[in-house]
Amino acid sequence: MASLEIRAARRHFVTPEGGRVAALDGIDLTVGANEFVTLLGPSGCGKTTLLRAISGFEALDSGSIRLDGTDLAALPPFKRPVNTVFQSYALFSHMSVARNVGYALEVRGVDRKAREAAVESALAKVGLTGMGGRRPNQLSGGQRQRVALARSIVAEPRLLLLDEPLSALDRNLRQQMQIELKTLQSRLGIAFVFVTHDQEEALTMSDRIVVMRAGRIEQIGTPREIYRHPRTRFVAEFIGETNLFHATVDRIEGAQALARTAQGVEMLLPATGLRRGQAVTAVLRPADFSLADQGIAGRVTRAVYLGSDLQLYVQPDAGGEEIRVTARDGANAPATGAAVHLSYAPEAAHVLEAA
Ligand SMILES: Nc1ncnc2c1ncn2[C@@H]1O[C@H](COP(=O)(O)OP(=O)(O)OP(=O)(O)O)[C@@H](O)[C@H]1O
Repeated sequence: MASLEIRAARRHFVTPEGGRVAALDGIDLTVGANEFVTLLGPSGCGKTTLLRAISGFEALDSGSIRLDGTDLAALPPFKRPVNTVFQSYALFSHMSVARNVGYALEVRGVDRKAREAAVESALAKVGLTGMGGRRPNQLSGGQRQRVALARSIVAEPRLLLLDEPLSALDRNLRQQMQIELKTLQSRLGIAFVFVTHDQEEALTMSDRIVVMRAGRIEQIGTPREIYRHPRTRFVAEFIGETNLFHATVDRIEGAQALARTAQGVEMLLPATGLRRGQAVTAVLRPADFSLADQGIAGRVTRAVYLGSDLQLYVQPDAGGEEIRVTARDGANAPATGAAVHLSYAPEAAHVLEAA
């Protein structure tokens, strides 16, 4: 069951300097009726513009946005069954929590009884039962964020847009709210479109991640697909820590290809789709490597303590870029200056489609 369908959406801006920016440069995206989709990308890639186009605060130059089959273009923002949660949740400080949550219904003239029931139900959904009588300044940061959420769901939107709603919270609270948001979304059974810069947040919460770059979609996939099978170098480098190896295929042996970097580091890669002489870029994550008796020979230039793990920076003896490796900390963990060998399972190496 499709919910949100965005087709060939374009929107440009003329900058004060007289330039032209394609904030949305042909976006096609379908979000399922009960799906949690995250827009992820660097500053300026068009995430906010896309949210504003969906909520109706920005018009498209061309293309269409449909919700459950209805074209939204003709509907002003307040008539769209869509609501937005912002980072600055801007609660009215002189009103009680309950009145904050019910305010949109009050403005629409919903009668008091129905309003109270809706407010109570919304507060229950975000775990704030019994807090309706408080003022916002009598709540913690996390509770205020929940009030903002309750306010955004009280009118039962079919789609909730979330524009970096957690970025003002400290790390622990943020992680707790990530789980709560995901739970709330499945419980409500509506679509969430979530915007973040934070790749870890995107990996944790999303059913699918949309990686954007300069007004275009670079890749759409589940968190695992995006992390394990990035299509491009941009996606590989944007999501998680990455080691990239530029190599040329020397020979194919059964399911494996033997490739060599310009410096002569030998790499084993999955042979699928590869041929002899081909230039490839392979992605290996820091946790794909293990310290072994043989493999890529190098020297530890830096060992960074991370708690139970160590991040090692290993300079291959053959030359080329340092390799980042995650190793368990412990008595045998190598220190700076140690000579090591790195091995990895060839099937863990992912060859990028597009160079
Ligand atoms: N009103 C405007 N006038 C001119 N340019 C604009 C306007 N709004 C956005 N832009 C430009 O459009 C591009 C996309 O902006 P947008 O705010 O959608 O990016 P974003 O991905 O949300 O960035 P951030 O993560 O920093 O919030 C940027 O280059 C921005 O400078």
